[in-house]
Amino acid sequence: MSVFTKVSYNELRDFLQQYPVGELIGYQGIGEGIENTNYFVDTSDGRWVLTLFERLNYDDLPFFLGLMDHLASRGFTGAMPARTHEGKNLVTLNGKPAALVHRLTGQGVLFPNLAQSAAVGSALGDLHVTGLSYAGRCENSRGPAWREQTAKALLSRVDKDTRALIEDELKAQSKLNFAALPQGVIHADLFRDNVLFVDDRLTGVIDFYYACNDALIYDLAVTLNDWCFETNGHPNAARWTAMTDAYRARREPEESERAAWSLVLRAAALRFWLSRLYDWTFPREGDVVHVKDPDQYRRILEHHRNTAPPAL
Ligand SMILES: Nc1ncnc2c1ncn2[C@@H]1O[C@H](COP(=O)(O)OP(=O)(O)OP(=O)(O)O)[C@@H](O)[C@H]1O
Ligand SMILES: N[C@@H](CCO)C(=O)O
Repeated sequence: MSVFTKVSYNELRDFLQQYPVGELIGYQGIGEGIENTNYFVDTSDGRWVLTLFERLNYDDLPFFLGLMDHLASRGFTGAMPARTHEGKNLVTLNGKPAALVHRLTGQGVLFPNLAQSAAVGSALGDLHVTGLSYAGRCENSRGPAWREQTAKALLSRVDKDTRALIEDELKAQSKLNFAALPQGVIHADLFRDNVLFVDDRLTGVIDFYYACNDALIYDLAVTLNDWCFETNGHPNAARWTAMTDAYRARREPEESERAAWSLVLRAAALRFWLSRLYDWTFPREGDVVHVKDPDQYRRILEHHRNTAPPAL
């Protein structure tokens, strides 16, 4: 389903000539993922993932690929983009922007344990610290302007209670100034399907295509909301503690972040509730099976509105 652009054996063999990766042995379309076309590619010199970017703007891609390179070359467990003989990590294939990156081992986990939750907290802290020296700049494409615009599109399409909840939360969020919180490069989508593991060992962070400059603590909120809630909307206290403790061992939050914590968690829940509700309300053609449950994030938002979070 997620091979939107077909690449033939001969096209791929010719394409690979521009990289110092040896000869093509085999390749296979990857079924997961909904944004881009991805292939696993094996060559005589290694294992790779080829991504053809279907919706991202060509001009935004150097930020993401440069960030992956910056992190991986400093020991962060993420995929390193390959470079062509000419030194380029962004190329074109079949009319689409494309990149070849090193294939990481491991699989995503659906039901994380405490060791895995802690490993994700450490990796996020490492990403924030290592990202500070990255010179690239990119605005959050899912920031306040997107939030207002998306909510506006939804308000006339949802029921009265939902409208009241969205409006009230937008009002509360307008009081939170992200720019006043410590800034840096954030992943912004570090969900369970974007981290690979072999048993309890974290082997890779992938999918940096929402990465941007924004409030660091918002990234922890996005990550906790996915990893540390059950689908019924109840938090898992043990995973929450494991992840936050591991994060704090890498990067200690500041007083301003502690003070804003509850609203930041709500902002992170609202972002994914709105994006899912939007995809649900305005489905793209052929999207039906991929739309994720918006109510899961409504429940997380309602939880944060009703319950003070554990102190950071
Ligand atoms: N560097 C990598 N090493 C190993 N596997 C990878 C790598 N990059 C991607 N994958 C595999 O490809 C799948 C799809 O990748 P990804 O999550 O980036 O998809 P997408 O369509 O770009 O994004 P989205 O998850 O937002 O739909 C992943 O679930 C993973 O199995
Ligand atoms: N992680 C997002 C989808 C990809 O951005 C979600 O679960 O809604």
